[in-house]
Formats: sequence, C-alpha cells, structure tokens
Amino acid sequence: MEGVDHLAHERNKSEFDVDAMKIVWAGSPHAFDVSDRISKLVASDPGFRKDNRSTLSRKELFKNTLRKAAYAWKTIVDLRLSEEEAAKLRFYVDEPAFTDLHWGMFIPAIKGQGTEEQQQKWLPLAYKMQIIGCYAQTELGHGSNVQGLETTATFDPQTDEFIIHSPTLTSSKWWPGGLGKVATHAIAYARLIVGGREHGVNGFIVQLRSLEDHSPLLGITVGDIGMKFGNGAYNTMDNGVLRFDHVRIPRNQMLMRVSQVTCEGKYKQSDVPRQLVYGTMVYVRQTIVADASCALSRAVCIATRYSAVRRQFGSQNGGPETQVIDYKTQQSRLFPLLASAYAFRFIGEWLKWLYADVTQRLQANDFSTLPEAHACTAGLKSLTTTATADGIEECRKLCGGHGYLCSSGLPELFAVYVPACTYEGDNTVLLLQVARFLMKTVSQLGSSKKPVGTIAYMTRVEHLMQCRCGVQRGFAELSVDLVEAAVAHCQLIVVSKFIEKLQQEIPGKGVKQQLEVLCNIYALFLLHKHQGDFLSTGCITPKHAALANDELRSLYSQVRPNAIALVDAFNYTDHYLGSILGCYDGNVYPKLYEAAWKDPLNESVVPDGYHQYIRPLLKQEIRTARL
Ligand SMILES: CC/C=C\C/C=C\C/C=C\C/C=C\C=C\C(=O)SCCNC(=O)CCNC(=O)[C@H](O)C(C)(C)COP(=O)(O)OP(=O)(O)OC[C@H]1O[C@@H](n2cnc3c(N)ncnc32)[C@H](O)[C@@H]1OP(=O)(O)O
Ligand SMILES: Cc1cc2nc3c(=O)[nH]c(=O)nc-3n(C[C@H](O)[C@H](O)[C@H](O)COP(=O)(O)OP(=O)(O)OC[C@H]3O[C@@H](n4cnc5c(N)ncnc54)[C@H](O)[C@@H]3O)c2cc1C
Repeated sequence: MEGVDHLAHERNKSEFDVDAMKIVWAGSPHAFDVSDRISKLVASDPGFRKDNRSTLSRKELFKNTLRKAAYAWKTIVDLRLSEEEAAKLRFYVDEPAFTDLHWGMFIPAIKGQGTEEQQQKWLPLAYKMQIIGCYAQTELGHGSNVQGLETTATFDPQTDEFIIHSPTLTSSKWWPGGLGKVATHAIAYARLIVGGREHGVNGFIVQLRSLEDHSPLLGITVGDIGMKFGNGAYNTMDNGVLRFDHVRIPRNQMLMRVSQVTCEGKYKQSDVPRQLVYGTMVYVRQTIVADASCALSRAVCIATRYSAVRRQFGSQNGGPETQVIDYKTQQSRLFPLLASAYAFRFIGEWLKWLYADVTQRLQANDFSTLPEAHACTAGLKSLTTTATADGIEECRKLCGGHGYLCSSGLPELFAVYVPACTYEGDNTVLLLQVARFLMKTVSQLGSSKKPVGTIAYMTRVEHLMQCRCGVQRGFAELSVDLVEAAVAHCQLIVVSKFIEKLQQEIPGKGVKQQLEVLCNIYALFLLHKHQGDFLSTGCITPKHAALANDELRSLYSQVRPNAIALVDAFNYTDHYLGSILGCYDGNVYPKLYEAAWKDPLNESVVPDGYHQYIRPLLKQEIRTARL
C-alpha cells in the first residue's frame, strides 16, 4: 500500500545514527544542506521529469534535453543559486548535456591555460552563457595519443592570426560533447606551427557558430556523430564531428599560459612544464573519481533495497520466504560494492585536496608534486571507473530479471556510465602512465636502497629491464604486469586513505564503527580476490588467507543489519534514483505492475501489425514453397 514503509523493519535494525552518516557522506553539514535542498527542489519540479526518456526518439530526446537545460538555467537565474547550488542542480537533473562540457571542461580550460587577460575576456561571457563552449581535442584518428593530433594552427605574421585547418579526414575533431548541435565556441587542440617549425599541441579558442542565427561560420563543417550505446542514455548529448577549412582566428585566441607566440612570430615556452596543456584533463579526472562514488552508490542503493524486498525460496511451514539479502552469496557480491561506494567517496575527497594542493603550488611555480598528481588522477580515475562500471552491471544481476527492466533504473545508469572507462583517457592508457611513474620512482631510489614491501617485485623488474635491450623494450614487454602493478599501487592508496579517514574525528553514534567495518570489507575483499599474488610473493601465508576469508564472512554478518541504513545515508530521492526496485518505501510490486501498463505498447490491446502480419499467419493464409 502507498504510504507504508515496507522497509521499516530493516531501518529499525540500524545500529548507527543515519543522519550523522548522511553528513559524512555529503562531506559536511553545509554540503548536506545544499544537496538535500537542491535534490528535493529538482524532484518536486515536473519540468525535470525523466521517467519518459526511453520512449522518446533521438530528436525528441535531444529537444527535451535542450528544454531541460534552458529550464535549469532559468531556475538557477530566477532563484539566484550559487555556483555550488547550480552545480548540484545540474547533477540532480541527471541528464548528460552540453552544459557538462561548458561548465566541466570549456571554462576550466580557460581558467587553467588562459592568461589573466584571456580569462578576463572569455570567462564573463561563458559564466553568463552568452557563449556555449566545448572541449575539442579528440580526432577521428587520434584520442589517446594527444601528440598525434593532426589539426594544425599555423601563425600568419602578416595578419597576426592563426589559420586552423583539418588537413586529413582523420584530423576531423570527433567525439567532443556539446559540439554536434549546440556549442558556439570550442577550445580546439592543434599542432602549433610558427615560421615553418612545429611546437607541439596547444589549445585555441575558435568560434564555430554565429551568435545571431547559430549557423556554422565560414570554413566550419560541424554535426553530430550519431547514435551511441543504449536507448536514451548518452544520446541526450550531441557528441560532434568538426572540420576546419583554413579558419582564421586572432593570435590572442591561442591559450597562452603555457606557451606564447608574439606578434613578431616568436615562439616562447614559459618556464612551466608543457604538460600543463593537459591540465583540464587532470582536473576532470579527479572529478570523475567523485562521480564514480555517486554512480556506484546509486546502483548499490537500488540493489540493496531490492535485495531486502525480494524473497525467494526458504519458506518454513508456510511462513515467508527468505529475503535474498540474507543469502551469503548475495552478501558476498553486494557488500563489497557497498564498501567500494564509501571507499571511492573518501578517495574522491582526498584527490580533490591533492588537486587543490598541486594547483596552489603551480601558482607559485612549484611543480614538485605534478608527477604525483598526474599519476594519482590517472590511476584512480581508471581504477574507480572500471570498478564502478563492473559494479553497476553486478547490481543489475543482483536484482534478477527485474534488474533488466528500464524501470529498475539500472540499464540506463549502466549505459550512461560505462563510457567513463574511456573518456578523459582510456583506462589502460592511464594505468600505463602510472606504471611509467612507478618505474621512474623505483629507478630513482638509487642503487644502494632496494625497494621493499609491495614494490619489492619492482627491483626484479628494474633489473630485467636494465639487462634487457633498453628500458623502453622492457617496459613494453612487461606492460601487462606493470598495469597490474599500477592497479595495486592505486588500491594501496584507496585503502590507505580510507584508513586515514577513520583516524579523523567522526561524530554520530556507531558511525565510525560502521565505516571501520566497510573499510575492512574493502581491504579483505581485495586480499581475497588477489590472494594468489599475495601468497606467491610471500606477503601472506595460506593461514592468513583462511583467516581473512573467515573475517570477511563475519564482517558481512556485521554489516547486514545496517545495510538499508547505510544506503539511506546517500540521501537519494526516488526521483534521482529513477528506480522502482530502489524506491524508498520498498513498495516494489504494485509499482512495477502499474508501470508496465504505461508502456506505449499497451496503448492498444491488439498491437499495430496484427492484422497485417499475425492474423494471416494464424489463419494459414501465408503459403510457402515448402508446404
Ligand atoms: C565538475 C565537472 C563536471 C563534469 C565534468 C565534465 C565532463 C566529464 C564528464 C564526462 C566526460 C565528457 C567528456 C570527455 C572529455 C574527454 O574525453 S577530453 C579528451 C580526453 N583525452 C585524453 O585523456 C587523452 C589521453 N592521453 C593523454 O593524456 C596523453 O596523450 C598521455 C597518454 C599522457 C601521453 O602524453 P604525452 O605523449 O605527451 O606524454 P608522455 O610522453 O607519455 O609523457 C611525457 C611526460 O609527461 C608526463 N605527463 C603526461 N601527462 C601529464 C599530465 N596530464 N600532467 C602532468 N604530467 C604529465 C608523463 O608522466 C611523462 O613524465 P616523465 O616520465 O617524467 O617524462
Ligand atoms: C561518451 C564520450 C564522450 C567524449 N567526450 C569527449 C570530449 O568532450 N572531448 C574530447 O576531446 N574527447 C571526448 N571523447 C573522446 C575520448 O577522450 C577518447 O575516446 C579517449 O581518450 C580514448 O581515446 P581513443 O578513442 O583514441 O582510444 P584508443 O587509444 O584508440 O583505444 C583503443 C584501444 O587501444 C589501446 N591502446 C591505445 N594506446 C595504447 C598504448 N600505448 N599501449 C597499450 N594499449 C593502447 C587502448 O587501451 C584501447 O584498448 C569522448 C569519448 C566518449 C566515449
């Protein structure tokens, strides 16, 4: 029945202060207040409904996304929301759109790579959305290999301009979000050519469309690259294709914080590392880690609540069947994901601190922690997105058949989320960057000091690489092992930062105890999953492995009575979850049944096509040669 909390018996089992945990999950009382207020504002406004997305055509879907983006902007302006509140509103609207790239990449690129003068010119226009930007780096022929990009930016000293050109088909910009139909401007990455000499890839602000009638400017060919994975899902985003035919831009539209070109045509490289041109990617990678904890916690919330509602087998003397959440196999699949959601939340908090710290150091021209920041953002983006994509799929399977319904919210969550393993850097390519950092670290330890502990194997690799023909050949030969080492290195960081979080003052009855259980589940689950490596390297004995497995089972029993409260702590509205299986009151079956009849296919009892195709079949009116 409506209004009855079918999960009340579960919520009454909780052994900790859920409201206090909500503050821990949000990050602070202020952050909780903003999240709670804005999520309810979005949930209560019919202008932000999203339950019809899977039934719309691509054009209807996209137009609806434009409507919502404009409505969101009007809401932000009318209610005078702060930048923090506006970001939260876009988050809870929960629809990939051109605004993600305008706010999430175009503006950060100007802030990170533009001069003060360029920031003063372009940021006010972007903040007021008088221009709409995208981040046009990837091309048809190159994405991972940024130094392989083919678009050219040739300086013309006669006119004090750059000529932006797409010399080949493969140099066509391909994938940039917001580019296909909306963006008026792009940060386009191109090979800088001055006086016939190349100076690597740099960013250029290029206007693409008229601000009067939105038509593409002279020399610009632009469009959408077509349907992507899954219905609805990421097809609300106009990922685009863009070609330049000798497009001229003023010299002052090259982002010149890292490198400069003078009006005399002199190229100057600032005394900052050229990799700062990649700074926007580093920024977004650290936001993606926090996004991973959000996406995984959504899926875990759905699967946990449904696992408490679903009963299957185990009835004694006509009594109720067993809740599937009480099966040890269900717990061994679900609870490590619950622990991962919390682990990724805290590593995301730490990475945000690391990024802020390196940004502050860069202001003072201190580049000492830049390599570490690159390795951590790259590696943790890779680790958390892979685990989250796999985790969402596991949550779908944990919900049995009903997990495959769109109304479960899981298929769309999966379809929207999985490109995170690719965008902002293919996850393997990023792990190779971590491996390169680890090898460089080890080689710098000096001959007297041998690495010990979890990087002891690096000595053997180091030796192999040096005795083999050249370090580069060794690296390529051992890249599979090095990628595994990179993952292990990143997992060490996740566990270490979870443990550090527990050293902090954490208010609320039983809250710290619950987090300790989740931290131990996260760590012991990893130990169990990789016990072969730990045993073969002598890090643990078989007895240790057995003890760890016993402890893991015990921890699952400890978290079981608190599972519903731990996902309630995410404080997601039913609107944001978009899932009947994950609805707060657990009243699943009536809602599933009601939703089925709303499907367009059920608008008529007899389906379109019956008279044309089925009736002739049934009436044997179709003669085939064989009969
Ligand atoms: C609030 C935010 C809200 C929303 C966010 C918005 C959007 C996100 C949501 C959805 C996604 C939507 C859009 C997605 C956008 C994109 O995908 S943008 C394009 C992303 N593309 C990539 O990530 C490309 C990946 N490739 C690279 O980064 C580079 O090519 C490379 C793999 C790093 C190799 O570069 P390069 O060849 O130049 O360098 P190397 O020779 O390998 O290394 C040379 C030294 O440089 C160091 N290095 C490399 N990169 C960096 C860096 N970024 N920072 C610092 N240092 C770096 C490297 O370690 C080497 O150092 P050394 O060993 O000491 O020599
Ligand atoms: C939904 C979505 C949105 C996007 N939005 C944007 C955007 O807004 N702006 C933008 O500029 N780009 C965007 N991109 C592009 C994205 O950044 C690239 O697709 C991504 O960087 C991967 O590059 P790639 O496609 O060249 O992959 P590839 O590098 O071609 O990967 C193919 C395979 O090759 C492997 N591989 C590549 N190099 C190596 C190596 N050295 N060693 C071992 N294996 C290797 C990879 O691991 C992978 O398995 C988007 C992509 C998607 C899917």
